[in-house]
Amino acid sequence: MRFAFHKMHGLGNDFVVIDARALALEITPPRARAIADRRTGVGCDQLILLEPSDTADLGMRIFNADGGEVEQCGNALRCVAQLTNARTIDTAGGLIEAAAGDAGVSIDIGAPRFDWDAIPLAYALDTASLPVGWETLEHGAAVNVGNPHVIFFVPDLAAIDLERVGPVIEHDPLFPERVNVNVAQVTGPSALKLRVWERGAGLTQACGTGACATAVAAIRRGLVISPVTVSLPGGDLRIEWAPGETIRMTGPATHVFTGEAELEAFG
Ligand SMILES: N[C@@H](CCC[C@H](N)C(=O)O)C(=O)O
Repeated sequence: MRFAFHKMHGLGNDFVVIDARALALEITPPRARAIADRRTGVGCDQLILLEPSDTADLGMRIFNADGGEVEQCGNALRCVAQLTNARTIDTAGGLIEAAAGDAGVSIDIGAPRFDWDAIPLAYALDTASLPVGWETLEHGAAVNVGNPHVIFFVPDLAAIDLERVGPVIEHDPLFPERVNVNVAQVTGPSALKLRVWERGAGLTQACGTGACATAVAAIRRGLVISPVTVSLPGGDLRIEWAPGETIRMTGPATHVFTGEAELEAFG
């Protein structure tokens, strides 16, 4: 079976987007992994599958490069909103509202959750400041923005070997569904620098949900004031949030090319 796909990215976090609203396309975890493979497949951080939805303009499923299906992807939401003009998008992480504007695509990603069992953690701990540490990374904050994140604030981002410590934290038994690992440095009253080790994808150029979770954790600690500019290796996102409200993320979405492939080539 032949299918068309769009190669897109949000600040370098790249996607293969398949619009399967009118296709009977079965994506299994091994197939998703094969499509995402940069040597033998199309190559991407996440495979995004668009499906019909009863409750929104469309449904969006997300597969990490390791083939695992997950709940939310901030950068892909902006790409899909731009590609399809959808204003409501149904994901496993929540019903999302999108709007196009002069500064890029804005996404209302919903309200953050802080309860230990909503992250989820394996057992009850204070999610505002976890009393556990990994090497120099201590007092992390845990936030769920549709998917699970842990955030560490450090004085010098460049001093952290995230490629080494990221997978250790991702797979720590404290996080039964694994976790996205964010390391951030405050650079101004409303500015942060951020690097993310993504669950199931490793180091990426940018993580939209990571930027949301990190800005929320920093605002909660009184480290910055909303709106926050989060600078990732791939560029900047603007995040707005106040306690009790939903999170708004604004940033670019880029279409790279449209291609075609044979589904059976991926198992
Ligand atoms: N790149 C994404 C997040 C993708 C999913 C994440 N790796 C997870 O496993 O939760 C983003 O832009 O938010």
